[in-house]
Amino acid sequence: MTLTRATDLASLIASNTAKYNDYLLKNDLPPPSLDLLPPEAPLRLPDDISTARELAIEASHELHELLCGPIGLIMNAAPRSTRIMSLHFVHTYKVGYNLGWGEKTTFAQIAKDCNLDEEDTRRMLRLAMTDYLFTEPENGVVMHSAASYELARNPLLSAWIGVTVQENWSPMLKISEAISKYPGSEEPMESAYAIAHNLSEMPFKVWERDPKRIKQFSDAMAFLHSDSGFQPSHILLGCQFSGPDPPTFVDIGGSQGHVSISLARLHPNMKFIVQDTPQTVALGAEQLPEDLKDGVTFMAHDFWNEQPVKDADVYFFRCIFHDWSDKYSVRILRNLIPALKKGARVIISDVCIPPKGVVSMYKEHWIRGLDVVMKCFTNAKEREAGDWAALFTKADPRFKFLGVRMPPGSKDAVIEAEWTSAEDVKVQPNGSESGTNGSLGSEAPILNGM
Ligand SMILES: C[S@@+](CC[C@H](N)C(=O)[O-])C[C@H]1O[C@@H](n2cnc3c(N)ncnc32)[C@H](O)[C@@H]1O
Repeated sequence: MTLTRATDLASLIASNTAKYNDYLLKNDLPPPSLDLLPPEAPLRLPDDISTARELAIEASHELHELLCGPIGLIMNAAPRSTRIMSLHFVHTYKVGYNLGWGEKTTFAQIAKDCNLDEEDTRRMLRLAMTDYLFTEPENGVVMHSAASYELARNPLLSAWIGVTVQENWSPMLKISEAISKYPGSEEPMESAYAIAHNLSEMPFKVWERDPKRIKQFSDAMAFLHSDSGFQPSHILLGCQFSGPDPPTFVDIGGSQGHVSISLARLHPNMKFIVQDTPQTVALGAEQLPEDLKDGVTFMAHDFWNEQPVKDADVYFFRCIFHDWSDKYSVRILRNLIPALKKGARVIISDVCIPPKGVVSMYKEHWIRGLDVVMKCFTNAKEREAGDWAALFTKADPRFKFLGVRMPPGSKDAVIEAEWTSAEDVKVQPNGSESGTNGSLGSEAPILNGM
């Protein structure tokens, strides 16, 4: 056999799938299956097994495209996009949300329950079945597949899909119109989302008047925390606090407090303050576990106004700056300044776009997709390491950029800066500023302080 890229990929898939499969067998875990009842909690795999699984996924993605060929991969675009249409249908009519695992129903019954035409229902569901959502064990009978059952039983996953199909999907069809009408815009009100949803004010303002939309969005953000790639345990790595009082951590735009709650369990000596819109913090406060009532508090705060919590040790932002263009992100950072004591950390947990060619096409596709989804949403963006450094400098040279680190297995990067006094910032002859580097822990730095 002559070795080619296709045969290399096939061997990579075989060896890495075998490694993953052997681990499952040795540990009495079920084999990969789209038919078996899925486990309640996602599987936490050791790093090497997780890497083997990822390599097999990446290689099978590339091999698939390679075998389809240049015309095939273009022709596949339309059929591939129908999965989102099926999810939209299932989510809109909550199809199967009351159907248990192993229970049977019929197209006719689903149509009746959803007040739909039976033929329409059959056609939509038979399409969904080709995407492994539901099965038809005998003619006209419908049962859950593992994927449709997950969607039905997990309200946070359902919220994530709700945001995808109800908020983010229609703007994708408007992005070409938006970039032609408003080239290079940094304005949220000129975005594809604003066009698609006919906005007359900022999206978060619109949602504030709609409790269902707010709940769906904050539940979707909570869903992220169940993904092992977004675990917050690495966020405070390398931080040392020396003051006599318990260190204070302000979680700005912290939604219902999922990150602060996880961190409060890991760092019981710290005080966490979660800030968000009044409706969102009310939801968070309602659900706060009793044993965390001393360590975690909620506060309504609009980050377009000056930060009211003075002299905290950490000001934290997770998935906030990717919602805003540089023009607005600089405003958010500047609103911190009156509150900052010397040495205060600004910690950001967000995507950092890697340099071209460093990660597989499969991973890059995911990151570039997020970047353009944020463009669609508010003319915002995901940033590269240099963009993060430049953002702090633009906000104020007294923010000493400490760098970006990528914790192993994490999808989010940790981006850090420290507030310094003016004298600490040495202006270089070329006009750039520099400061001394702080300790960032042991993880791989993408870009250190400049
Ligand atoms: C993408 S979510 C991130 C939520 C949270 N940090 C997380 O990672 O789960 C953006 C958050 O910003 C909040 N937000 C939007 N505008 C805000 C404002 N002006 N002031 C405070 N929070 C705001 C939203 O309510 C939402 O919870």
